[in-house]
Amino acid sequence: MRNPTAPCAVSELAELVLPWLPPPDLAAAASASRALRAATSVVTARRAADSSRGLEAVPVPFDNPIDSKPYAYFLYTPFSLIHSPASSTNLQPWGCAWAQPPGPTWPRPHLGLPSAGCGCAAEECGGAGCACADMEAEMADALGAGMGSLRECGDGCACGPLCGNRRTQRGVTVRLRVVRQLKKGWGLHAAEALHRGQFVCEYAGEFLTTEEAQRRQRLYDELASVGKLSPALLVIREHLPSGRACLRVNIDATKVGNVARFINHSCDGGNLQPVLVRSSGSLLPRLCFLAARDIVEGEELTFSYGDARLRPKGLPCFCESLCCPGVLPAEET
Ligand SMILES: C[S@@+](CC[C@H](N)C(=O)[O-])C[C@H]1O[C@@H](n2cnc3c(N)ncnc32)[C@H](O)[C@@H]1O
Repeated sequence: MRNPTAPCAVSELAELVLPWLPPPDLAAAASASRALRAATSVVTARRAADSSRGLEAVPVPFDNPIDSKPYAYFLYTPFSLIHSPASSTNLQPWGCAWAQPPGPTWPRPHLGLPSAGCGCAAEECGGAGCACADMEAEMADALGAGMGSLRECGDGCACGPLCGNRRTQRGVTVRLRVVRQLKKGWGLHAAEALHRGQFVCEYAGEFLTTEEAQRRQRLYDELASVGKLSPALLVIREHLPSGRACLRVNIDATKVGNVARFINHSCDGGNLQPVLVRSSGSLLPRLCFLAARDIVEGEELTFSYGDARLRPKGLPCFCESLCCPGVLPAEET
């Protein structure tokens, strides 16, 4: 029988256990022995190499030219989940030497109606006869001022996941990078040139009830005001032409989210266009980001979190746009 204290047994065990640990526990493990210190630094390097944990088609690395923080810790989901107490307490391995990506940790939630989609013949979705979309007209609309909207095929359709009218449903496929900045914390940057209208990413996180969103918002405001948290709770309101709100969707990517949780605010609207995407057969719309204009490699990706309401306790905004009032928009829950 092999001696479990031999260095090779330690590193095999470390490979099984360390990727499950959050940063404080990983740091504690590192101080236990020289072998564990070496194993934790390997896990840390792998975490920094891909914020998406292998759950996206392309890795999204962290890049920190500012300080020694190697990565930001959160649970990764490529698509939004219905909040349940279990979903926020789940652990998720990150930093293993898997040859294959692990696949999403949670099953994709069924958010829809039994059937309400198109029955197009293969590869004809999105065309003139498709019940789900008129992509050209919608693209023009999606890139206009304010929140755009798009329709795509979905679970209620006969077509499969490779259908051409599901371009926001394949996760991140463009090269991105999460870069640490002096004043704004981490931010999402383009690591390749993007063209106007190109799909960048979805804003994935936990769908919350308004009651839960309000509870968390109060807690996050408190923690953010003393610099202990960078919250990523987004409230989307869709308005009727009368101006009255008709739909409110709360997505919290603070603890469980995807790369979009790193997108910072810009008072001038930024270079990303938020678009509400409705998929046939799905009750809840998804918030996706398209490039609002051509974007060069290295540019930070930003959008407007909303109108900045000047209030004494508002956090300072460092977007540096000419119209910036110096205060971040605050969510009115
Ligand atoms: C969705 S997170 C964005 C990622 C965040 N920078 C991080 O390090 O995780 C939103 C938080 O980022 C910071 N932030 C975003 N835009 C900012 C801006 N223009 N100026 C200052 N801080 C900003 C604020 O702390 C805000 O609560």
